[in-house]
Amino acid sequence: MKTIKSICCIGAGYVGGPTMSVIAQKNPNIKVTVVDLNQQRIADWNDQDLSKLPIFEPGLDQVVEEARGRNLFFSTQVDEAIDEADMIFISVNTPTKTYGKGVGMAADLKYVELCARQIARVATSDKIVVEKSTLPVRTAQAIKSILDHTGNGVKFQILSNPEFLAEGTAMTDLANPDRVLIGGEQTPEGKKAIEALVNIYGAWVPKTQILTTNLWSSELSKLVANAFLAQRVSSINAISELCEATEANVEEVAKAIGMDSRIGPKFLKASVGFGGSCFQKDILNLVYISKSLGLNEVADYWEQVIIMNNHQRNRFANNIVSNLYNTVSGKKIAFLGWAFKKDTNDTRESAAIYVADKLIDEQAQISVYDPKVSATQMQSDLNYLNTRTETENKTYLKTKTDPYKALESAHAIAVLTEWDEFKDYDWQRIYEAMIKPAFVFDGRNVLDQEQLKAIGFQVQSIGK
Ligand SMILES: NC(=O)c1ccc[n+]([C@@H]2O[C@H](COP(=O)([O-])OP(=O)(O)OC[C@H]3O[C@@H](n4cnc5c(N)ncnc54)[C@H](O)[C@@H]3O)[C@@H](O)[C@H]2O)c1
Ligand SMILES: O=c1ccn([C@@H]2O[C@H](COP(=O)(O)OP(=O)(O)O[C@H]3O[C@H](CO)[C@@H](O)[C@H](O)[C@H]3O)[C@@H](O)[C@H]2O)c(=O)[nH]1
Repeated sequence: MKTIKSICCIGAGYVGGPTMSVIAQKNPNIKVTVVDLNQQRIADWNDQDLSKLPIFEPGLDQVVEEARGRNLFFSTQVDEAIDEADMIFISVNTPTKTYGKGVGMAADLKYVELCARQIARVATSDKIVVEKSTLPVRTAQAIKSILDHTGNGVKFQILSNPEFLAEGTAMTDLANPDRVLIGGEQTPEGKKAIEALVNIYGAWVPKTQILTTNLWSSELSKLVANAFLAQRVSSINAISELCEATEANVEEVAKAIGMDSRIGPKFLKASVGFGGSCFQKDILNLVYISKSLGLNEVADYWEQVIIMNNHQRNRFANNIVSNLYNTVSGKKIAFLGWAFKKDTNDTRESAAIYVADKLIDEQAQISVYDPKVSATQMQSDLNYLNTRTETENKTYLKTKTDPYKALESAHAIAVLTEWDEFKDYDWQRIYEAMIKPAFVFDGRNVLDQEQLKAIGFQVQSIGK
């Protein structure tokens, strides 16, 4: 296998942008071109003002500044970048299907297939094609079938290299990954392709942390990792409800069980429910694959993780209504946070969207402050649910750029994202500006409950 001199990544999103920036930073001798059909996204990646990068990730701007224009390029010239590259990453979106067979469950692979067809059409020299997107197990077979039928003599090797970064910590996750997983064909050519990708990561990741497997184990491991992680959140959230009914404290329980080294302390934070573009989509995909294979018990087992998450979101919204004397009609409920977690501007599947939707059904007026999410994004998230007209959503959901304005004259505050800054607000000032009794529903257990109670707030947390 010749040395890799040029990489193309199709898809300049939350994964393609940061991963390629780090690959370029650590491999200054390799030219890395990230391409996308979305012209605005590419223009934003190329903006000289680094605060305009299309995604917010702490530390991303420095890496882009270091590598962009040196060996990192963002472009809409997809064909040229494909043809020039020795290695092509497919990092396009794979959302849950919204139509046809598998609707609401299976992954929609149309964008991935389009990439494979485009590579097949354009390539004039041998390529290694790397699946970076999260894909159902055995997708490599379909990609291979498309690529192998071009009839132009070009040879392709397909690798699976799922991404495990979490948003908000993407740059540190990429710089110090727990492991890098590379799956490939167990043939001499397949092994050479694996070796080529191992060398790229080897520029900064210790070889002992680069795990190589067959294609199918690698594809499946990505879905399984997310299923296990989400299962922990649903497990602790299930226990949070039990805690509320028994005067146990979910944080004490989480600490007590997490000190068992077999369980471990991470990912045991009870919350209003997990969000993000991956957990729900990937578990639904796992459930769909299991059902398709006739493994109904396996499917039901994993589906319960989603059922519990939906329950936790509904429970949070219902609890607000019941505490506000069973009606929120015409009342102002202020949201702190809209993003699915702190330190990201991503709102996909954020619990805030579903809680807002449920409260608007009850005719509440929602006023939101999030340090990184725009008003347009919030409206579009709500409109996407198709519960009511866009005009109605606009009258019920207002966004403020000053948190104190968002909270002024509110009957209740709901914390939906765990942004650090919320802890440091002037809570006395907030209390004075609210309608009494002033309620706080902390969906992230981030605020100092005792301090708030001493001020006069009625405070409800998760699992306490
Ligand atoms: N977001 C995460 O934290 C994360 C982490 C690990 C894995 N993943 C997986 O990575 C994949 C990408 O996720 P994302 O969050 O980066 O998605 P994203 O929507 O942010 O980015 C995907 C990009 O691909 C572009 N695109 C789609 N089809 C294209 C085509 N034919 N040619 C050129 N560009 C095209 C889109 O315009 C978009 O900008 C998904 O499979 C996801 O499950 C995501
Ligand atoms: O103890 C916890 C941990 C997380 N969450 C919530 O779970 C969601 C997901 O959080 P996290 O996993 O940190 O962020 P993601 O960016 O969605 O990352 C997940 O999904 C990515 C996409 O596949 C994977 O690459 C990552 O490894 C995996 O952690 C968020 O809403 C969190 O608030 C909790 O409620 N409690």
